[in-house]
This record gives sequence, structure tokens and C-alpha cells, in this order.
Amino acid sequence: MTNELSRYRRDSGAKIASNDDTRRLLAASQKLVAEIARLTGPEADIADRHDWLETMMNHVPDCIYAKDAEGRFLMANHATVVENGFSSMSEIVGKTDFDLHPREAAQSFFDVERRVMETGEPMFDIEELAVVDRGSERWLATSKVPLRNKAGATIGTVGVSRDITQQKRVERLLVGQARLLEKIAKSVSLQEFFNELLGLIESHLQGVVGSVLMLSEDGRQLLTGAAPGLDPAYSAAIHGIEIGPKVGSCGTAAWRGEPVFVADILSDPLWEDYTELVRPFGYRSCWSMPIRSYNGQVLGTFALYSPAPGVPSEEQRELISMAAHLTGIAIERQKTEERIHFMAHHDALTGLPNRMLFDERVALALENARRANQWVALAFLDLDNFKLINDSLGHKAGDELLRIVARRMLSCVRKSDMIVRVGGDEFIILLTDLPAENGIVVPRLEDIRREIAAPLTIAGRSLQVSCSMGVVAFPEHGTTAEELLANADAAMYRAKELGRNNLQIFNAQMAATAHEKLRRYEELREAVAREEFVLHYQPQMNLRSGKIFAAESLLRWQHPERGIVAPGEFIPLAEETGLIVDIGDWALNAACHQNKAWQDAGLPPIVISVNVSARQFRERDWVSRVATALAESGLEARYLELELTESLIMQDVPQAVATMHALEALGIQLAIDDFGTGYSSLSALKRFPVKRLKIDRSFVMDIPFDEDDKAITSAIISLAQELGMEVIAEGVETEAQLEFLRDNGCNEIQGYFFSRPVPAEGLARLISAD
Ligand SMILES: Nc1nc2c(ncn2[C@@H]2O[C@H](COP(=O)(O)O[C@H]3[C@@H](O)[C@H](n4cnc5c(=O)[nH]c(N)nc54)O[C@@H]3COP(=O)(O)O)[C@@H](O)[C@H]2O)c(=O)[nH]1
Repeated sequence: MTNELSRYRRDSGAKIASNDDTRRLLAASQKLVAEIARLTGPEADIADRHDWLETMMNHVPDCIYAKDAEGRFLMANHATVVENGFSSMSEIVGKTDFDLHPREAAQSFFDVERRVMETGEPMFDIEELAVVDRGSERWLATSKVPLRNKAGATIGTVGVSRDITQQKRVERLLVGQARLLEKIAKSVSLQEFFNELLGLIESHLQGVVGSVLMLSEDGRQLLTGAAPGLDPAYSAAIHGIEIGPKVGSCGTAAWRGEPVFVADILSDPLWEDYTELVRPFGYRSCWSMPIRSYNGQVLGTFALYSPAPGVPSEEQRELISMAAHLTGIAIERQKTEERIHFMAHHDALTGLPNRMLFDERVALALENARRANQWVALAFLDLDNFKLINDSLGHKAGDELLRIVARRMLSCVRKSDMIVRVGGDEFIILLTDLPAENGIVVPRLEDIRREIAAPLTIAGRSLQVSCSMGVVAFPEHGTTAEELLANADAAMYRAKELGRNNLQIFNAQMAATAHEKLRRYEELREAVAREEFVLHYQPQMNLRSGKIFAAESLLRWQHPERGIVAPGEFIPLAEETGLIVDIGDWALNAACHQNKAWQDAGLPPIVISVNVSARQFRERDWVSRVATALAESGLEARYLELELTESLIMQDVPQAVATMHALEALGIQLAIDDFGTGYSSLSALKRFPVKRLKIDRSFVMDIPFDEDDKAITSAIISLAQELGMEVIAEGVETEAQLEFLRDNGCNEIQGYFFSRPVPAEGLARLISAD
């Protein structure tokens, strides 16, 4: 051991197994034992054997030594002599570790030797951490075996110590790397990761300090990520430095996108402009490596500073490279997580916060307002006629409109406020930090309405959109987010009822209306559960044959107290709440079963038509539900017709066409209901696999008096004929209407003129009488 050894620390106990090298050395030391016995015994004169043994021992780079029972050196090889600062063995013989080392270290060596002597058992590979002056460490693997005389009595120990510092450093580095990767996997903060990484590198390469600098969002500046070992004043001085072709090591490395290893800061031209800045801190060399993303984009720099001039060794280069690589992974990982978090909390189309983020923030906003005795305003906003724009100008235009509206709203609020897209064309506006007084909220929300209503151009068309708002204020209209949202919804409903394009502040009457709506919903939900429905049937007549060829099934609610309730009273609520899906399923199944029952009863077969709502049609398994209804009832598909409205189809034409083809493939007939009231494009119409157009009652109603209605009706009849479709007129109440329709080529009619909708038995009578 060298004179530099100032402190020794025993790190671990003995290991039972030894490695091959140790075994080899122990074998050699056994020979030494024998030789010592010989040298100290009566036959101490075999000089030749002594010579070769000494040569062998002195060429071994490890320390080999023998001590007596009191720990006095009996002999030591050349490595031991030199390590302890002597030049010949005679200088060390007779000395103990207490003469050579600090007491604590000497005691620990002696304790091991005493244990070996007492137990008679060797101890292998005791790892000892030796800390030398100036803090550098050395690791030793020491093995000690008992030294016995001829009679077998233990008279001391033989020891072998080898330097395993390099192996230990590599091990520690590998463990450190694994721990860093684990930290990346566990998504620890970047700060924690950087500090751990720099700690690892700095402990491995003593005398250097590291820094991680991150490139700013705009890619122009370097910002300090972590540099715990650098002088804080220096870190502060380079924070925000603009990258460039001659900006020290890091600024240049980030600019060039390649490593920049500067051997002498004080003379290198890259540091020319910064020598005065760095000089007081004493850094002389700086080796910087760009940190890159998976796709090669520069994210920052990893650098090592040393007080000594020079270029990095191969090992140092490898470490810098490894550190920059791991840092890149950690930064990318964090960016990915931030992106995922952002996507989960924001609307992809507008970039606005979504409902999830709103739910997370609103409770906090209310709590803050409560504590500060402030108000919070919450408004539901719905664009008027958005669907019309979306359907007529296409989804791309609709998306563009939503983005413009989002931008306009954002321009009217403060950073602390929140605009949330909750879906479709619905938004929530959350205004916070409001003084507790009336008269502030409405003007600010009216500003938003005005801004939204400003003219705009989309898809080459000039447009103006209005919106409706329902507004509540905390704490006046509710104290919890749920209560406020429900009341804002009620106010919004009222705004729509009043013809849209207005703002309504919540009031008690709205609460009553909302409660009534909720009550009606609950009642309808129970009606669905109890199947309190019945179908009535309205016959459809062919004027040429004079026979009923089909009947439209029309739903009625058999209310336990109110008796038969017309669909107009509950279908809108069912559609709004989604209950229509279950109700529609019930109606479809009931109609199929009834038609099959009529056929089984021997009545002439007719087609039964069933109304389909948009919500039903959008169900992913809708086609298979229809197939199931047919299979379960046993009705042949050709006796079922589904009535789809124009607006339903136009909501998503490609999807609707695909679903219609799937239904057609089942063998079902399709009809477009209320034709003429929607806005089917004629080019789209010819792609629809539709058998029949139903002229809406509103056109038939005023025939023969209204010239426009007559013109529209005859145009629809001609269109159907051109497209090879059947055409039926509904709502036919008079002979004059019937004559007009017949004269214009429409031979299928439905209406009170022939029959009102009737219960199943009534229709059976009509068909049998036919
Ligand atoms: N999704 C579902 N919607 C359904 C279902 N059943 C009905 N409905 C929808 O309710 C609307 C109103 O139906 P209803 O009150 O039964 O009115 C129908 C007829 O009674 C009425 N009609 C028929 N002929 C005449 C007439 O000569 N004059 C006149 N004033 N009214 C008449 O028209 C309604 C049928 O219209 P349409 O469906 O457009 O053919 C109804 O419109 C359905 O949308 C259901 O099961 N599911």
C-alpha cells in the first residue's frame, strides 16, 4: 500500500467462494508457506529453491505477505514492499499494520487475521475500500489463510490482496446505468434523473463536473437542465445562451449537432467570446455532446468540465456519449408522457381543454373562489345551426368553423379562464377570479357571443354563426360543479327554446323545467323497462291495384294513467336521452313478430315499415340487430321496410351508404321518409340503395291549392321515377290530393283519406277485407 493511504475502510465480509485468479494465487501462497517453514526450520539452506520462489513472488503484481500471530510481517513480496513505501523486504519484516496504517484500518486488518487464526478457516475475497489522499478510491479483494507450522499449529496468516478498483468502477457504472434506465421507466422527474446521472458520471470520472443543458422550445437557446457540480454563478451566466457557430463547447455542439471537445477553453477560438466569463471559475477543458431525440433532433447538450486542459480519454468519450444517449431517452420519454397527458386532457381538433381537464380544474376553481369570497361564472355554449353547416359544407368546413370559434373565444378571455370543448359544437366557458358583484359576467359573455358572430369565410363561403348560452354563477346558482352544470344546461335549454342566438341566465323557473324533464325521463325509462308500448299500423295503398301492399308501424305509449300517448310527446325526449335505442329495438321486434303472425294467420302478405331514428342507426351493431329481429320472428327480409330520414342519412353519408348496403344485403327494403324536408344532395341520392321515397305530408297538405307544393310534389315524383325508385305520398286526406297524385304518376298513398293508424286487429281486418 502507498504512503498516500490515509484511511481504510472495510466494506464487506468474506466470501466463501474465490475466483480462479485467487485460487491460483493461493496455490502459490501455499508454496510460500512451505518455503517459510523450510527457511525458518533446521533445513534453511536450500538456496536455489528460495531464489526461484522469491522471483516468482516478486513478479506477481498482487500483494502477497505472511504475518505471525501478532500480525508482524514475516515476509512480503515486492508489490507489498513498494505499496507500503519501502524498497526492500527487510524494512517491512517485523512491522505490523499498526506501524504502517491508521489505527482504524490496521485494527480491521488485524481483526480479520485473528478470526482466520482462531477458526483455522481461510477467508476469501474480502472486499476492502481504500480511500487514499485527495479522495480517490481503491478497491482491494483480499484473501487470508492460516499459516501453520509443521506440527499443524496455526502460527500466523498468509494474505493476498489484489487491486479490483477498475472492476469495481465498471460494476458501479453498470449498476448506475441500470438504475438510470429504471428511473426512466418509472418516469421520475427529469431533475431527479439528471442529478442521478451527473452524480454517477462525476463519481466515476473524478475531477470533472457535468452539465445538462436543454434546448428551448424555439430551438435557439440553451437552458440549464441540471449542473449541481458547476459553480451556480457560472450556471446562471450561461442560462439562456443563444446557440451559434462559435458559442463555447455547448452552444457550438447544439448549433452543429455534433460533439465539440475543447481541450483548452482559454485558447480555443470557439470560446473566444466567453473566456472572461469562464476564467474566474477555473474550468479549462469542456467536452460537449449533443443530446438527440429518436429521430436525430437536437434536444440539448451533455457536457463535462475539467479544471485541467486536455482532450477526453477513450473511456471519457464513451461515458459522455452514454450520458447524452440516456439523457435523450429520458427527455423523449418525458415529452411523450407530456404529449399523452395533453392528448388525454385536450380536444384534438381545437386544442382546447376537454371535459376531463375541466372536471379536474373546476372543483379547485370553486374552492379558491369560496376562500377568496369571489364568483365563478360557468356558461354552456352551443353553436346554432352548426349541423346545417356541417352537413351542407362538409365535415372539413365544420372542423374549420370549430377551430375559428375556439380561437375567437380564447381571444376574449384571460389566461386564468377556461374554454372547454365538451363535444360536437358544445363548449363550456369557465370565468374565474370574478369580484362578487352582478353586472360583470354577462357583458363578458356577450363579448364572446359578438366575437363568434363576426362574419367569416369557410370553403369560399361567407358565413355568420350565432350561438346560444346558458349561464350560472357560483355561489348564486349552485355550490358544486354538478349543480352548476345541471343548471347551466337548463338555462341553455331555455335559450334554445327561445329561438337560439341568445343568452339565458339560470333562474328558478328553469330549475322547475329541468326537474320536470328529469321526471319525464325517469317515467319514460320505467316505461321502457316495463315495455309499456304498443304499435299501431297505418295501411299504404296502391292506387292501381286498389290493395294494401304495406303498413307503417307507429309507436304509442300505453301510459298507466294518461292512456295512449302519441309519439310526438315522447320520441324527442327518447332521442335526446338515448332511450330511443331500446324503444326502437322494441318497435322493430314487435313489428316483425306482428307481420309474421298475420302471415301465419293466413292474411295476404304485406310489407311492414318501421321508423328508424338517427341514434339507432348510428349503433355499431345496428345491422346485426335487424338481422336478429328477422331471425327471431321468422319474417322474411323482403317483408320489412326501414324508413330513414334524409337528415339521418346526411349526417354521415359514407357511413350511412355503407350501412344501407349492409341492410340491403339482408334483403330489406329501404325508404327515405319525409322526403323534401331535408337537404339530400341529388348526387348523393343516386348512391343510396333506396327502394322508395316518401313525399312529406307538409307538401301534400295544401294540394291542390298551393302551387309551390304541387310543383315540389310533382318534381319529387319525377325524380323518383328518373332514379328508378317507388314514390309514396303520406298525409293524403282528400280526394283532390289523391287525384293530383294519381295524375302526376304517384300511385302509392298513405293517409287519413284511406285509414288512420289502427291497432293490429284493425289492420288485420283491413287486409282481410281487401
Ligand atoms: N323512431 C321512431 N319514430 C316513430 C315511431 N313511431 C312513430 N314515430 C315518429 O313519430 C312521428 C309521429 O307519429 P304519429 O303521431 O303516429 O303520426 C303518424 C301518422 O299518424 C301521421 N299521419 C298519417 N297520415 C296522416 C294524415 O293524413 N294526416 C295527418 N295530419 N297525419 C297523418 O303521420 C305520422 C307518420 O309520419 P311518418 O313517420 O313521417 O310517415 C312519426 O312521424 C315518426 O317520425 C317509431 O317506432 N320509431
